[in-house]
Amino acid sequence: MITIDHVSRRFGDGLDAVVALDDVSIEVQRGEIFGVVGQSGAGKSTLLRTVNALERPDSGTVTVDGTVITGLEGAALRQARHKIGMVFQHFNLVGNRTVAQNVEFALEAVGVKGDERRGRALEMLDLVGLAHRAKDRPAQLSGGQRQRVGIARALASQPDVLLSDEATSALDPETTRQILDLIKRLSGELGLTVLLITHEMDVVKRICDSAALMEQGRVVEQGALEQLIRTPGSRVAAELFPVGEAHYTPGHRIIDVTYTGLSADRPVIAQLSRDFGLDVSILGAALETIRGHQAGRTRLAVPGDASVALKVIDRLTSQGVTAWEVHP
Ligand SMILES: Nc1ncnc2c1ncn2[C@@H]1O[C@H](COP(=O)(O)OP(=O)(O)OP(=O)(O)O)[C@@H](O)[C@H]1O
Repeated sequence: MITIDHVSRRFGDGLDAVVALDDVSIEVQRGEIFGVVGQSGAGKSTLLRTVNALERPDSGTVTVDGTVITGLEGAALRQARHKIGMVFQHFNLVGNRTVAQNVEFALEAVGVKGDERRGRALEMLDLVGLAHRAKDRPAQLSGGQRQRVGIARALASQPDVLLSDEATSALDPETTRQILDLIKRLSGELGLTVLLITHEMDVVKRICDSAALMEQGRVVEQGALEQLIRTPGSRVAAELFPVGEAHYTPGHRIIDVTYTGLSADRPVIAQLSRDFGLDVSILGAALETIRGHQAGRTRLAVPGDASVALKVIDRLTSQGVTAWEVHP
């Protein structure tokens, strides 16, 4: 649905040059919510701006729903952009227009006129639970309500794709959860493909099906969340489950155990100690709700050598959890 294929973008020349995107390839499936995470300056905004062609790559292509966006210009580009909605961190609403007029703005751009435009704007506001505030000005709304208007505006032209640029970064945790749940609900109801950028792992944890981690313009990890949290050494998973640093423990092997779904409820570690007569210590543990399901990670120190570690990992694996040795 969104294919970012070997995209590179450099700003400036010579010694001052910054490589904002360095051979980035990402595939976002239709109907999926895909999160791109990374620290400030990693290239997330540049990536998002490349998807709606506000930024042109130096090389590579972006294809949205079969259309090569990076190859379009003029009217064809404007038309393609209407199929891509965008929500912003600071909402970008027009202060001297009413809430309804802000949504109508997006419909004006696609040539919807008069009563139909007003009707559609109200429908969109109804979708985000704000039809009763249609005549208010943005300044009369809370941050969360303003973002709802931003979402209604982004969806007014019936796009297939929603891009979200840190949509919840300016909101408090409870409002963040409500906005994320709204995006998830709308994505399901409207069959929207969502590409979001964020620096908050909570966003990924709550709504993303897949994620990519960016660092200095490169994608250093990507995949379905279920797959990433079971991948030894995954940095996305390490951020999702903060069990701390692994330190060398003399005479012990360190093993990370990751549980998802049903296996999260089983007392596998207690059973391991009983079965093997091992004095297993727990060095760290994190239990999280990931996309509505319980998942957890426990870091164990197991007395013994590599062969004991292998035996323990085998046993844990046969019980349906994922386990691997961590080498500090
Ligand atoms: N128009 C520009 N001109 C020059 N450099 C730019 C431009 N846009 C971005 N950059 C640089 O490209 C790099 C990536 O920036 P980008 O804004 O994409 O990162 P980001 O991950 O979105 O960061 P943040 O979370 O702080 O917005 C940074 O070093 C930035 O300074």
